[in-house]
Amino acid sequence: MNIVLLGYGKMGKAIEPIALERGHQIAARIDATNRTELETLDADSVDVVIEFSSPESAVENIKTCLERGWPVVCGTTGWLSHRTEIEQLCADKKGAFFYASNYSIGVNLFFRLNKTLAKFMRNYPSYHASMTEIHHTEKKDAPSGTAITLAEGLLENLPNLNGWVEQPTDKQAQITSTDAVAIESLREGTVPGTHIVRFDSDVDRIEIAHIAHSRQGFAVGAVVAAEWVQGRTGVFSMDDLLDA
Ligand SMILES: NC(=O)C1=CN([C@@H]2O[C@H](COP(=O)(O)OP(=O)(O)OC[C@H]3O[C@@H](n4cnc5c(N)ncnc54)[C@H](OP(=O)(O)O)[C@@H]3O)[C@@H](O)[C@H]2O)C=CC1
Ligand SMILES: O=C(O)C1=N[C@H](C(=O)O)C[C@H](O)C1
Repeated sequence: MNIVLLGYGKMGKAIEPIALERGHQIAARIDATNRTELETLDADSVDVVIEFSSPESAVENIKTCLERGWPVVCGTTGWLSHRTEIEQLCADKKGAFFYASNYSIGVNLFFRLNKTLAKFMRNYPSYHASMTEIHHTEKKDAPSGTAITLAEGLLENLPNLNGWVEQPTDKQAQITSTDAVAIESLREGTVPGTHIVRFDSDVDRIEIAHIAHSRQGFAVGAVVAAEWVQGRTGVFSMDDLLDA
């Protein structure tokens, strides 16, 4: 495949060697400094665009690619208030759009474990769900996209919950509501991504965690998604890929 890396920061650079090892070519590497090149690329020379940029730039980037007829594998987080608009554009253009808040296989197994644990906890209202996510200090959005997906998995399966809230970092202002999942976002050093889901009662705690050791898992998953989306039209997620 001829791949455009749209966003050539930490993730674009982690994806490049994996794509090359798997026999693909990089048609272009686009960042904020050469973004206009995207408009000038020969449309037929691109098989797929892998988009890992920033919350502010993702929507325009995705629109440009769908307009140009290119399948998009997007990993950028923090733009999902525009999701319906993007999905409509994808349908109008009969294009392909693949989105995952997290491309790592381990995290996608963790998403399933999280839903299973939530189902178990449905009959135990004395346990209160909360989450912590920890990422590197350059991360722009909070809570992480992965934390929001985990919260959605809890909400789908625990009818007594009515939403999620950001946990203030000021420990004096602890969230005490039992009907919302509090998400604490910590930014520390170069942490690639840690997610913890816990259920606390007055007497104990049940906790599950996913700890990424590097960006390798995210990057491999994105390249596998780019391979999988070839020849398909529609809006896709990691569940489509894993269940195929
Ligand atoms: N779904 C998943 O599995 C994962 C998702 N992510 C998400 O991916 C995104 C990128 O992460 P990361 O690589 O760490 O971020 P970086 O900040 O390291 O890189 C962002 C890149 O996007 C570029 N960029 C900024 N604006 C534009 C634009 N208008 N057009 C094209 N490129 C642009 C930046 O260019 P410049 O340097 O010139 O500003 C830079 O190359 C984040 O939203 C992050 O949360 C991260 C890891 C895994
Ligand atoms: O910004 C990051 O680094 C990451 N972002 C994604 C998210 O917001 O969930 C995925 C991963 O945790 C790394």
